[in-house]
Amino acid sequence: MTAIQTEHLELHVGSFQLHDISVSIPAEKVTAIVGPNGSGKSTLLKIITQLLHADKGKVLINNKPVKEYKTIELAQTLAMLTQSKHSLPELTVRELITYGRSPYKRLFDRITSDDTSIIDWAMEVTSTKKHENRMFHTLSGGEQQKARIAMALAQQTTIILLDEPTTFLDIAHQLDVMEMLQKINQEFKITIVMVLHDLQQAASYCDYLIAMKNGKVMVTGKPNEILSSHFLEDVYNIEAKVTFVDTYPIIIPIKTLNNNRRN
Ligand SMILES: Nc1ncnc2c1ncn2[C@@H]1O[C@H](COP(=O)(O)OP(=O)(O)OP(=O)(O)O)[C@@H](O)[C@H]1O
Repeated sequence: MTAIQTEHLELHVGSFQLHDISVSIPAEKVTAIVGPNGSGKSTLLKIITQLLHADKGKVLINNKPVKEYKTIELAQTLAMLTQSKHSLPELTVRELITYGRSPYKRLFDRITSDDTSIIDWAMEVTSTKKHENRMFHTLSGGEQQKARIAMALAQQTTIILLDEPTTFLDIAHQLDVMEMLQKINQEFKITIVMVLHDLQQAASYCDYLIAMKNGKVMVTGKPNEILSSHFLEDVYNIEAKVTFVDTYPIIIPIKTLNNNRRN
């Protein structure tokens, strides 16, 4: 089953070009989009969620062209968490999570008991209930990320997309967030798609990888099938050793290769 499919996407922004992006993102799995800075990962997420519009090509969500979705219907199907540095709302945690219910409400509609149950459920899954009355901006980075994930859960979508959900978090909080996303995927069958920089975490928590470079898709597949020293050379221009413990790849970076080849 495919949750998201892109067909021959092209986009020019400034001097950057996204070339012929055709990918199939599996439903009910965890997928990471990886690749060097500036390779077009966030741009691809934004095209999928219609925050940006491609010059050419097509996006299908659950086999239906995204352009045929009404705005509300799309917001009931996929939730997007952009990079956390972009939003520090002046809201309590409960108020923030309540925003997740917006696609189901008209202006001035009251919060129903069903909404309250869903908000409470989202807080329970993400262990954020203890902070519900605190101002969002007073939470630590890790606590903020969990509250944002709770807001996405309250949106009750089948797909959640996240742009670098672990950036700015210490290693323990990174793992905490990754474990939470994995649990959300496994327990509620929600398709998770995220941009990640940490390949080790991508290998550990994701079922499927999409690797991009210079606006192109270089390779896609299961982490243990595609992560290799060749992959690190081709995608990142670095020399690295990749060894396996069972099916789990361990990456040891050694040095950068010729910088001229980076672009
Ligand atoms: N509005 C814009 N105008 C000009 N260039 C843009 C614009 N938006 C994005 N770009 C450029 O497009 C390229 C891809 O950006 P994008 O944010 O998709 O990369 P990324 O792979 O997510 O990078 P990172 O890992 O650093 O977040 C970058 O070179 C960026 O500067």
